[in-house]
Amino acid sequence: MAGFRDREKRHFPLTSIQAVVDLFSDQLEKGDDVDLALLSIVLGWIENTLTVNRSLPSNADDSKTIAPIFPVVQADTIEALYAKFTALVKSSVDLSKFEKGYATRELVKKVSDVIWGSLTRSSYKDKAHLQSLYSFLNGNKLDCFGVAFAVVAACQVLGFQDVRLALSEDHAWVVFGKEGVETAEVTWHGKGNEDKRGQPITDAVADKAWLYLNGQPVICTRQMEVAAIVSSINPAITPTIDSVEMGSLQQELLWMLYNKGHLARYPMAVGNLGDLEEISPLPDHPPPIKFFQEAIDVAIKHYNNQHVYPYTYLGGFLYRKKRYKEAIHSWAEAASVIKGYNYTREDEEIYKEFLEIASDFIPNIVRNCTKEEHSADLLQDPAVYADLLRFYDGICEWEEGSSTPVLHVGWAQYFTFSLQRFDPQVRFLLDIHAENDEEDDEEEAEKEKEDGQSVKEVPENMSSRRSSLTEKEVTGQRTRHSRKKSQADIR
Ligand SMILES: CC1(C)CN=C(N2CCN(c3ncnc4sc(C(F)(F)C(F)(F)F)cc34)CC2)S1
Repeated sequence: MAGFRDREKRHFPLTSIQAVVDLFSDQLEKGDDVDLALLSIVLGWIENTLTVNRSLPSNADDSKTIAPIFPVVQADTIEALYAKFTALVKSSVDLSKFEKGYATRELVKKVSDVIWGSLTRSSYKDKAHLQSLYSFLNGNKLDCFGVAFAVVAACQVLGFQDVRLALSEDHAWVVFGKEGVETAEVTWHGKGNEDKRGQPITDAVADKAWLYLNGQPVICTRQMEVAAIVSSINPAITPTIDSVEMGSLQQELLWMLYNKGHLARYPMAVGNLGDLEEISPLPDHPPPIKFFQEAIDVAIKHYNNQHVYPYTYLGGFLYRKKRYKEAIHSWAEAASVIKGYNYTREDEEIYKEFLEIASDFIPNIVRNCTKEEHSADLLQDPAVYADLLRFYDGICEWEEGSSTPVLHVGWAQYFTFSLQRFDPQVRFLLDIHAENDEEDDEEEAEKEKEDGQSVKEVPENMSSRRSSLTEKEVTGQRTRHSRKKSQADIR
């Protein structure tokens, strides 16, 4: 059962990262009774102590790290905050008005109103360190994720174990009810959008919508809700300085959750762990790339490959490692996911992601790859050129059928700048491929006519066929290409 009892108290005072990991590990063994409010208050208190108003010595600068200190977390500090949260929730919701057992939409909306009504009116939405119940209790401030989490934690305090956190790549809501298939908005999203709190997320709203992952959101177990608050830890003291202790705590907690299998259906949390392992690799841990590849595998296996971030996590990592060909391949995969969506005004975050890739990362690669020995031939590589076309084509298809345009003239400048840097030899290869495909299709049609079978559909994603060509076929084309070249000169 929930509550600040001996099982919890005996971990205090928390004097080290390991002590916090032990508290979380013990709580996770309680299964669905893991106390969300307690853990969020503990993380929020530590984060606030280590990052907010941290009086930096005047000589502090980016190069010097401040001597590590771990703030001792006293039981009575946490207990007082915990009592404040449970008292607020229990006094604001008259349970006699609601059926025992499963939550109803009215109950969820009422709890959302209680959290919402406690927030300060002042506009603070995109500040840092506003994701935890500590921020809610100590400053009446929460970000949009924090509101959704607080609703779930409050429902747990009220005894509604069926209310669970649902997560997309840029929004959070709740599922509830006997089958866990009822949905409700409980927080706001973005800037200048009316909140839709209390409304269900219908198929009409979710279909082809990135904000709802086309009906493939992460539906959290209690343990995944713990992973969500650990992922939402923000170690930043300033935009350029991170608390080493807070980063280590996040990494140790994510690693413990990973080892217990609680990230098995949570691609972004696996990606977060990969980022942390890249920043500070822990002894005998797998290489960061393993986590990014695993996040992709999870998205393919459990979410019908509808998530974009696993590919941009991997693409960003490969870019930082100057593995440019592989980075461009990952970004082409990301675009192949987004092309299945219709762009709307609430998709700014993913728009900015693709714009940065097209306007910054890819131009930097094609500008500088000749300096990088291991990708000097990038501009002669047909597979890279094909991936680049797939990247741009995915973004174009994303726009098609959308209520809001994606592309503006700047995009065309980025596209043409990058494509023009490729060797003409590579670009003519495309013609050869096209000609080859036509000949293949004619031969196939001939053969199938003789066999009396229907003509095989051309594969939806042509580039998969291109990448399936063997080296021999490509070189074969190259000889055919030389014949083509004479025609090209005429053009
Ligand atoms: C490849 C990237 C640009 C690097 N970091 C990325 N993150 C960092 C962590 N992150 C997340 N990591 C774990 N869980 C969640 S749930 C969530 C959200 F749905 F947007 C919410 F809840 F509204 F905030 C976000 C998010 C958001 C995406 S994407």
